[in-house]
Amino acid sequence: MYDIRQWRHVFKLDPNKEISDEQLEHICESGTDAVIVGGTDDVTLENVLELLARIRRFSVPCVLEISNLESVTPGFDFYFVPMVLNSREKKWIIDLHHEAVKQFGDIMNWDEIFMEGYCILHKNCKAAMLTDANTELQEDDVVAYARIAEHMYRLPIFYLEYSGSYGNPELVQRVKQVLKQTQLFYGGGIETEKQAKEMAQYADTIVVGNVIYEDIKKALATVKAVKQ
Ligand SMILES: CC(C)=CCC/C(C)=C/CC/C(C)=C/CC/C(C)=C/CC/C(C)=C/CC/C(C)=C/CC/C(C)=C/COP(=O)(O)OP(=O)(O)O
Ligand SMILES: O=P(O)(O)OC[C@@H](O)CO
Ligand SMILES: [Mg+2]
Repeated sequence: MYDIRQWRHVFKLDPNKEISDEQLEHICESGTDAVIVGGTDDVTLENVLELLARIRRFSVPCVLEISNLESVTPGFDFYFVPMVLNSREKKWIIDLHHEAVKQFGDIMNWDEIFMEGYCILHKNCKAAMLTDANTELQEDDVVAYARIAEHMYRLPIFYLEYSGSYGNPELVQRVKQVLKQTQLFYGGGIETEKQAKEMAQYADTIVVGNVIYEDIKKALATVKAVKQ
C-alpha cells in the first residue's frame, strides 16, 4: 500500500540492531503497512544498505527515516525527514536540512519525501538527548506544536515520540482533535495488543520499534490489534 495516509501500523527497524532472517520475514509478512528503517545512533550507509537489501525480498513498502546525511541512499520507496520541533538546537530543525538540500537538491524526488514534525516527550530517549529536546512540556505546548506543524509549516506528519516508554493516550487524543490534514504518528513503548489498540484509537498511525528486538511474538501481535 503506497498511500502513506492509509497506514495504520508500521514497524521501525533499527539498522544498528541484529535481526535474524526468520524474524525479518515475520515482520515483513505480518500485514503491517510499512517498514521504516531508522535509529538514532550508529546508523551507517553500510548497515542501512544491508537491511534494505534484506527487506527488499518482501513486498512491504520500505521507508528510510533519515537520521544523518552519510546514510542516505537510493532504493527506498519513501524518505521521511525528521525535524525536531522541540529541539533547543536549530541544527535539528533547519541546518542539517539546508546542508542536505544543498548536497542532494538536484536529484531529490519531492514526491517520495515526507517531512515529519517530531515532538519528543521522553526525556531519556536517545533522540531527545541527541537533539537537546525540551521535554518539559505542558499539554498546551504539545498541542501548539501540532498546530504549528499543520497550519504554519503544513507538514504531512506530526510525530509524537515517546521512544522507549509508553506515552499518555489522553494527550494523543487531544492532539488528534486539533489535526485535520496532518497525519498523526504515535511511537513509543508499545509492547502489547492492548497498548497498540489504545494508541490506534487516536493516532492515525502507530509505530512499533524496540519490542521487535525484545519479544518478536508480542511485536507481531500489535499488527493484529490494529488491523482487526
Ligand atoms: C541519493 C538519494 C536517494 C537522495 C534522496 C534525497 C533525500 C531524501 C535527501 C535528504 C534530504 C534531507 C532534507 C535530509 C535531512 C538530513 C538530516 C540529517 C536531518 C536531521 C534529522 C534529525 C532531526 C535527526 C535526529 C534524530 C532523530 C529524530 C531520529 C529519528 C529516529 C528516531 C527518533 C529513532 C528512535 O530512536 P532509537 O534509535 O530507536 O532509540 P533507542 O535505541 O533508544 O530505541
Ligand atoms: O521503539 P519504540 O519505543 O517502540 O518506539 C517506536 C518509535 O517511535 C521509535 O522512534
Ligand atoms: Mg529504537
